[in-house]
Amino acid sequence: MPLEESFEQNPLLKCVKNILDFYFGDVSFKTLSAFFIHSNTFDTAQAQEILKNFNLSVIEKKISADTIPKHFLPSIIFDAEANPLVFLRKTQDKATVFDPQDGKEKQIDIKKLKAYKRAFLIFKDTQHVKYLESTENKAWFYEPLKSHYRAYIEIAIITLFINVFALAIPLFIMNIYNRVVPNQAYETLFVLASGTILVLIFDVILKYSRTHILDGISKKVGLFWEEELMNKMMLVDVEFDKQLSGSKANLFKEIQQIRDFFTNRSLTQIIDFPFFLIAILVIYIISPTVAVIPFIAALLIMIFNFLMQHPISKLSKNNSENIQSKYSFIFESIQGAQSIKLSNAAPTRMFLWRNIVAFVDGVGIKIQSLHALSTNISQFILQLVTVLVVIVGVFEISNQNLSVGGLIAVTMLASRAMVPIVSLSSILIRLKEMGESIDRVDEFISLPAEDNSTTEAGIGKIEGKIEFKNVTYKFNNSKHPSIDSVTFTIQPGEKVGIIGQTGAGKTTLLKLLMGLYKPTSGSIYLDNHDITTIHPVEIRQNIGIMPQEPFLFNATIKENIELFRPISKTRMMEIITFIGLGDLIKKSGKGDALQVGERGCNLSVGQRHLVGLARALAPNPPMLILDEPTTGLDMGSERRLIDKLKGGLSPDKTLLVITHRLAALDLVDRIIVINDGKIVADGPKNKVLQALQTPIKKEMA
Ligand SMILES: Nc1ncnc2c1ncn2[C@@H]1O[C@H](COP(=O)(O)OP(=O)(O)OP(=O)(O)O)[C@@H](O)[C@H]1O
Repeated sequence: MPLEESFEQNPLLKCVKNILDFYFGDVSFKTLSAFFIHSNTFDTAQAQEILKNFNLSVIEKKISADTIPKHFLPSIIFDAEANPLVFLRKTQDKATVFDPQDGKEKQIDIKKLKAYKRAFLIFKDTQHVKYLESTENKAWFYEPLKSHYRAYIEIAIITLFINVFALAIPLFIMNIYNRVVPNQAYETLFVLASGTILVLIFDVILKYSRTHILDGISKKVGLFWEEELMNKMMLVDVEFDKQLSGSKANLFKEIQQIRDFFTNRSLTQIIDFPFFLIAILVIYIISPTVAVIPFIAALLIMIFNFLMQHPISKLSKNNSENIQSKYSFIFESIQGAQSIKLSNAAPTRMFLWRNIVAFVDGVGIKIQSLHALSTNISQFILQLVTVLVVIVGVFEISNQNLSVGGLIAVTMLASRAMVPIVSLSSILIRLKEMGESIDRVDEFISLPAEDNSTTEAGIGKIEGKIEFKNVTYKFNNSKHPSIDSVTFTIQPGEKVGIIGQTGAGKTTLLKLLMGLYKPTSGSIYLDNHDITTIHPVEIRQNIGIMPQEPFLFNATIKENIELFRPISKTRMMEIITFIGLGDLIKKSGKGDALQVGERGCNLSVGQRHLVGLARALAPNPPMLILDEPTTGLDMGSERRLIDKLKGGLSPDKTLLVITHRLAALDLVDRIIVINDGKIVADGPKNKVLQALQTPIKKEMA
């Protein structure tokens, strides 16, 4: 069948359409056919061409599909026979894909994606292409570990000695029974005893040194990991930051678990594993027949433990996901405690809590009982080994293949050799848990950070000209742009009000200007510099911003205003008086050392906003953006603040005021009206307000 007739059935084209539907809503095959070069084949080059025609960037990459990070989805992936799938979403162990064969979305085991080794990574925003380079295989985890390679060599040497020293007691006792007791050789006894005691002293010293070295590595590496995580929490590109706060906080617990792995017994148990081989070898030298018993027992325990691993690790994976949800629930409940109380929602919340706890505990208990079963059976085999070694040893003695001293030594060695084998189950579980913790931290750490790789530092102080040229911005999870083809210019020193209905796009506009979001298309200029070329730090140095909901830290008013950039006492008092908080700090008796409480809970909503305003004013930036500056203020305080700002702001400061309140518009001479992401009016204040007519004025008042 010629492709022209069957092209709607082409799997790759169906995948392309699925991707376009994701970004643009429903894109018909008819539309696609306009871009389609009709021929008997439809190859990947043509697919890329179509995607590019829709302004999407496509990177073809050899990558195992199961390792594609979430923020590169949806992507088209290909198996060895070049069959395509659209990889839409993923969780820890499941992937949602669009299968072009039946045109349906389905969930598959994430491991199945391993068969897909090639991908088209597709981006709407060309900026994101750069992030591709930054997703390199858990470098944050391995790099600091690698830098301690000398310490590992020391640990390996120490471990070898510790393992050899562990042979001392059994061999000492063997010699006592075989040589000292029959010959009453007391001199030999004291020489052997002194040597053994010396070995034991060295053993203590070496074990202590090994723990000390491990602690040192764990401390340094742990600090590095925590710092990496904290740094990413601060700098993650807001467009990709979708995790709930509780889950993010839990990541620090995961780091602690990874770190503990290096200090607690698990790691020493792993590195003591070779002792099993050394001990078996020594038993073999003393009695080859006896050596068979611990060897076979070890094999049985290992097989048994490997069989138990599957159910245990499956449960433990579920468990850690549940624990994350539990943390998010706790976090939200703490944050929203007042709203829960005021809406009488506590019983419902408690009901949900009991369900979560019952579920999480249920899975935990299942894991523990499987774990206990595995340990008990391993312990049983361990004791059986001792009994069997004695039985076989007795026959070996009677066959004159073994001495009494030799029997005692092999019995001791056999039970000691089995210790790392018996711990195998818990070691494997811990390793698995650690691997999962690393994956979860990695998922967050590999999110793109705010990109400044193409920016130039050194722009210095700007004058305050703002230019939006045909700027469109669409949230990833939304089908319609929140800012749609917006164009305007604000000259240095201009005072401009931005008004519009709830959800019109005002705050989004502001975030674009601050460089928190990158335009989907179009450009933004500050003093004729494209803001994508200005370092984010310099953008923010030049723009003082008072957000709609300023975040107050649990610290003093002073610390909240200066936010870690100390300013002089005189300037601090000047600003505090200017914004109208002078009375508050005088009455408190604590001055600017007044504690504001968690999220500013010791202050009223209006006072919190004023602290936010003071924070914006403190560095005296050339541009000021105020998002609802008079929220929470009574009419008198609002008037006073507006009058002060009017008189106090220098004429060359560019001012942007986003507001729903008519009074705040006193600060501006020009108004831009936004509706549904588009500019619907822009001009001198009086003209725009007149044009908007009475209904809107009333709405705003
Ligand atoms: N993180 C987000 N993800 C998806 N859509 C969002 C997100 N943030 C905002 N939006 C949407 O973008 C649109 C513009 O929101 P924005 O916050 O800019 O409105 P606004 O004009 O500031 O409203 P308000 O006056 O209520 O503060 C809204 O429709 C909102 O639902």
